[in-house]
Amino acid sequence: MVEDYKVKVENVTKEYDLFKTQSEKLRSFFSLKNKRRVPHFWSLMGVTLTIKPGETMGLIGVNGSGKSTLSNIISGIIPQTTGRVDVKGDTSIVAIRAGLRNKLTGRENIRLKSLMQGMTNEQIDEMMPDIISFADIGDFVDQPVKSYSSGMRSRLGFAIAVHIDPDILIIDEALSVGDDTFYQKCVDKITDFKKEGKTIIFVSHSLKQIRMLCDRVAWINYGELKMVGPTKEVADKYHEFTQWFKELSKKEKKAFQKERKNVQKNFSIKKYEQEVTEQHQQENPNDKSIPSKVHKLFYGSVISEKMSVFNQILTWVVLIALVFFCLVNVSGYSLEHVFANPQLLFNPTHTLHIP
Ligand SMILES: Nc1ncnc2c1ncn2[C@@H]1O[C@H](COP(=O)(O)OP(=O)(O)OP(=O)(O)O)[C@@H](O)[C@H]1O
Repeated sequence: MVEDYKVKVENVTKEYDLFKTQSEKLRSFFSLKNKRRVPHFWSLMGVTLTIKPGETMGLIGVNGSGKSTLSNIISGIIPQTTGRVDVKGDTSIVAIRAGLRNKLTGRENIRLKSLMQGMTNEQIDEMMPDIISFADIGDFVDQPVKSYSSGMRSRLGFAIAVHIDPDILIIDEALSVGDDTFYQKCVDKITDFKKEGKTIIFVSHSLKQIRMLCDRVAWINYGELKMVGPTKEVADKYHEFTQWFKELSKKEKKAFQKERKNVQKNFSIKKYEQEVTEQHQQENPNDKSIPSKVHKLFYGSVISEKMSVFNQILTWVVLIALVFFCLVNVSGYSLEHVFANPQLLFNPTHTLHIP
């Protein structure tokens, strides 16, 4: 039987290198040493989740638990480090920190996002007044988005997202920054979307909003999927956890957070791959190809953000060749002469005379 889903993420991880400076990042890019001196952090440590067509899935979790990372991976803003992500249809994300180009005006953002969604200029011209009216940001629509307040960004983002009619709408904390009138307008629109059978991913810290809008909820806890299930069940458990956390002393809270973050820093992708392989082998003991299948599941659909050693060597070779040919050119000798006597490179045939 074919599984019916809109979004499926399998064993998804996300690693960030914590570079202190840009030069540190550049040096690591060209470094041939495999030793990992830069501290790194696993924002997601193997999340597997399926979202069905027409479902509103809530994502909850404390600050920094990985909700935005996951929703950004699903919407294609950032790539996963390992794992498979299958999204059936167009996504549109409304988030305070993503989705809009800061240097463009509101009106230009509307056009850009609509064009990216495959709309024609005529369709956009027709729809423009409706989007501007929904966003209700007045003359700011012709100002660069970098001058907007978080509420205004959210208004514009939401107005664009709902008007371009995506298959999957992703709302990341965007309702928490608007005023009451706008909030109600958004809730009404989300309810319409639900009635139309659209798929929605709703990220929020507000359990009230989650309980009101979501069919199921996934609780992301410090990079791991702690629980997924019917809204009431997961929301109640999460509430219990937040109450327990609130009652800890300041020192206990810090120790708990530090311990969780250490787990994220010390996560081993090799060990995790091994665990997933063993799990699959237990389910299918006669299948000898499990290790290669799991390896393909982990790395088959990801584009590495890091240069392989081969590519690094190739880059160095190209750079050295480029410098060499520049020197040959400047020296005034032919390539043949330079090969026969490399010292000629440092004794050019002529010198430059500045008039
Ligand atoms: N570009 C980045 N570089 C390094 N670390 C990052 C980066 N983006 C996110 N992180 C880290 O990944 C972790 C998860 O962040 P994310 O924004 O996904 O959490 P969140 O659950 O959405 O948090 P919040 O509720 O505060 O929005 C955090 O510890 C964050 O510091």
